[in-house]
Amino acid sequence: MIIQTEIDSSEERGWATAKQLAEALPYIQIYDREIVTIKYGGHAMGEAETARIFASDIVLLKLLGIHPVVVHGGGPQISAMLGRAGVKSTFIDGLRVTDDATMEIAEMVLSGAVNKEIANWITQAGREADVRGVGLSGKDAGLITVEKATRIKRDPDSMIEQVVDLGFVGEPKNVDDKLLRTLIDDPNHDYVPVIAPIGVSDDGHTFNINADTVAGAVAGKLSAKRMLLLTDIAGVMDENKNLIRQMTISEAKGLIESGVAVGGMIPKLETAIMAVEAGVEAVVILDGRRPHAMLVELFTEHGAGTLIQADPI
Ligand SMILES: Nc1ncnc2c1ncn2[C@@H]1O[C@H](COP(=O)(O)OP(=O)(O)O)[C@@H](O)[C@H]1O
Ligand SMILES: CC(=O)N[C@@H](CCC(=O)OP(=O)(O)O)C(=O)O
Repeated sequence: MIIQTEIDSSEERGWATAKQLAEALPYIQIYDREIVTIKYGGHAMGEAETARIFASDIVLLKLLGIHPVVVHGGGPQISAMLGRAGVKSTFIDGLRVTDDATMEIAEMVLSGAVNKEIANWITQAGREADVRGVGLSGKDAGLITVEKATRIKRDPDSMIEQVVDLGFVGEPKNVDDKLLRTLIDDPNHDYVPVIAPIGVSDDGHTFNINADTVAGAVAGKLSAKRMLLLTDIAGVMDENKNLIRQMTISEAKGLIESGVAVGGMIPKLETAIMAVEAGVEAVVILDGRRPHAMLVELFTEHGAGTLIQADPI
């Protein structure tokens, strides 16, 4: 038996949903046929339910006329597998020092497990409308060419600078967007590229790349309207641990130099700076563990997380 009060409250919810949808129209128009690059971090993946909601939201973006391009991480998942194999990992400025054994496992986890899983979640979530996730790594169709990354460390006492060798860690040198454009522009299919952060050097060797860095390089090459970095924290925090709602790229550089941003936040801010300099309109760092974080950011007035933009001219 369905009673009248149930009908009333469900009807009210229906009117509220319709109102919210109508209020989103200006934002839906802003992003119409624009590319939005989404970095889905290993920490943000979390629970199966959160991942399912992420995939459904990606399908929703595609059906609303946006072109989402997903770049994923998998740092915690690589660490867990390395732990099981008894291989120790060290990080320098948020980058995993990668020897042969580490590279083999990182590729297995990123390209083999995580990439295919995310592509499949999207395909499953988009079944009714035939939206399909397409899993790629930088090795497919020459998507990402890298050069070896290095870091310079200064000894605080002697001030002597030393080049630190990170092993098979790459910096993207070129993103070949031909395949991505073919997928995005296909008039008959709704494909969503899902990219694993693996690249190839000119001599054909496989390199591990920080996923934030890949997202920035891909967003820059595609002149994305937005790059969203989904992570495990509400956004960028200031020295008092308060959320910074907005900042310029100069302010982002300041946070790295002053040591307020450390560890995994360094590659995020570096990639945000590079992406904005390459023409991406804005980068947002936000908590991907919160259900529907991307929708709040893209389709509501206040947005979510920390927005990073160019300095005012
Ligand atoms: N100023 C800062 N504001 C916010 N987070 C920071 C800051 N400095 C360092 N972090 C750290 O960066 C982490 C996010 O980077 P990381 O763990 O690499 O995320 P992901 O796996 O999503 O790429 C946060 O959980 C936090 O511990
Ligand atoms: C060179 C380097 O550090 N590569 C990363 C690639 C994965 C990644 O970036 O994953 P998250 O975004 O989940 O941290 C790593 O080996 O962990």
